[in-house]
Amino acid sequence: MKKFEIAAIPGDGIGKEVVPVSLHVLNTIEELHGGLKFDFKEFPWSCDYYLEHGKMMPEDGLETLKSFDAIILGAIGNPELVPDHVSLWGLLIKIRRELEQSINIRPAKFFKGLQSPLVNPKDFDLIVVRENSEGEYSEVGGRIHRGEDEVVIQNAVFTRKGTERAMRYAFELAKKRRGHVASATKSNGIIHSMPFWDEVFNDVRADYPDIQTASYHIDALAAFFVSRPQIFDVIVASNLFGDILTDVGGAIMGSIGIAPAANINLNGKYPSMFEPVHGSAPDIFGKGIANPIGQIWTAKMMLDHFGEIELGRKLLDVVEDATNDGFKTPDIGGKASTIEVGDEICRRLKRL
Ligand SMILES: NC(=O)C1=CN([C@@H]2O[C@H](COP(=O)(O)OP(=O)(O)OC[C@H]3O[C@@H](n4cnc5c(N)ncnc54)[C@H](O)[C@@H]3O)[C@@H](O)[C@H]2O)C=CC1
Ligand SMILES: CC(=O)C(=O)O
Ligand SMILES: [K+]
Ligand SMILES: [Mn+2]
Repeated sequence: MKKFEIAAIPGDGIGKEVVPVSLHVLNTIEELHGGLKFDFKEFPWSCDYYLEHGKMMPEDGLETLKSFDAIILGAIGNPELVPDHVSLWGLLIKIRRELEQSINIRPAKFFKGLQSPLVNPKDFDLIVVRENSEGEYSEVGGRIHRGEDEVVIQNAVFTRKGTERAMRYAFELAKKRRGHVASATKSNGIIHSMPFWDEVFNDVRADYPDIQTASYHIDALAAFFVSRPQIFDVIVASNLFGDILTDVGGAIMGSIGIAPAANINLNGKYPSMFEPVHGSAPDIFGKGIANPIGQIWTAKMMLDHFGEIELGRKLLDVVEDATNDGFKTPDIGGKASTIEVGDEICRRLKRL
């Protein structure tokens, strides 16, 4: 029997609606499989928790998380209660950094049963490797003087270690896929960090003569995601560029609600964290119509991470088939609720 201890942090907004559905799916898989056991422990860390305790998680929250095999997270953010930079830096970004989840991998592909907004959606299948520990998301900087004379400095931090780590991961991943890596740069406008990024990319690719490469400025790359996503295999991007590109990745699949992400701890010291790409969607929270697919697909990425590749593939096939047969939430043109979609997926898993 393989046992996994999993911390579940639903967080805010629709995180509270889609995380329970993914746990239901995983419990169903556990029942059917017989050789897998998931022990879930739920943590209420969120903006509501902040209002009560003055912080997003307890002092020993990170220590608590370290003992788990993986973390499932929904979304963080309720700007009506807590400013976004406080809530995200107090929980989401804190976990990513302190648990050394140095890369964030985010696939996007042509998904059965979904209407892509692309007029001619070719059969695309790509994966963004987003640097997840530094870059533009840095607390280095500050503000002086208020009002008319205010000065604000926000520094981006790029280390050779962090940059190279993301790029090597992308090349290793490309070896197992279609053998192509595209780099997202902006060395025509960002004068220090992006020429450095290009240099490291050149150094790393020299070690992978069998992998084909390309480099695009992020503006053009974002446009190509829309006009010809089929040309991409693996894309390596800085923290901010990867963040933006992967919302576009969700959109071209048909909805941000289906896009998954995995925050990977590469050194094996701490757990990795699995969450959808989307946020807490306050505009639809409470209506029971959030699409649970992003949250379920990230559970599939967790199964992959645990070495259960075949099981993960079966789960995603079931999700695609259910979608193709019309079990859809409103964001993808259906009428089903979050729970109905989850129940249908569980029903189909039981029929396998
Ligand atoms: N990883 C995280 O925890 C993230 C947190 N956020 C936070 O979430 C809050 C809302 O941010 P937004 O910029 O509005 O991004 P968002 O991703 O929450 O929502 C953008 C749009 O997509 C829709 N949407 C998102 N997920 C959906 C789903 N599963 N099903 C159906 N529709 C869905 C929303 O209704 C909204 O119209 C903010 O507090 C933000 O900081 C945003 C992105 C990531
Ligand atoms: C914070 C955010 O938007 C993301 O990690 O995707
Ligand atoms: K999320
Ligand atoms: Mn994002």
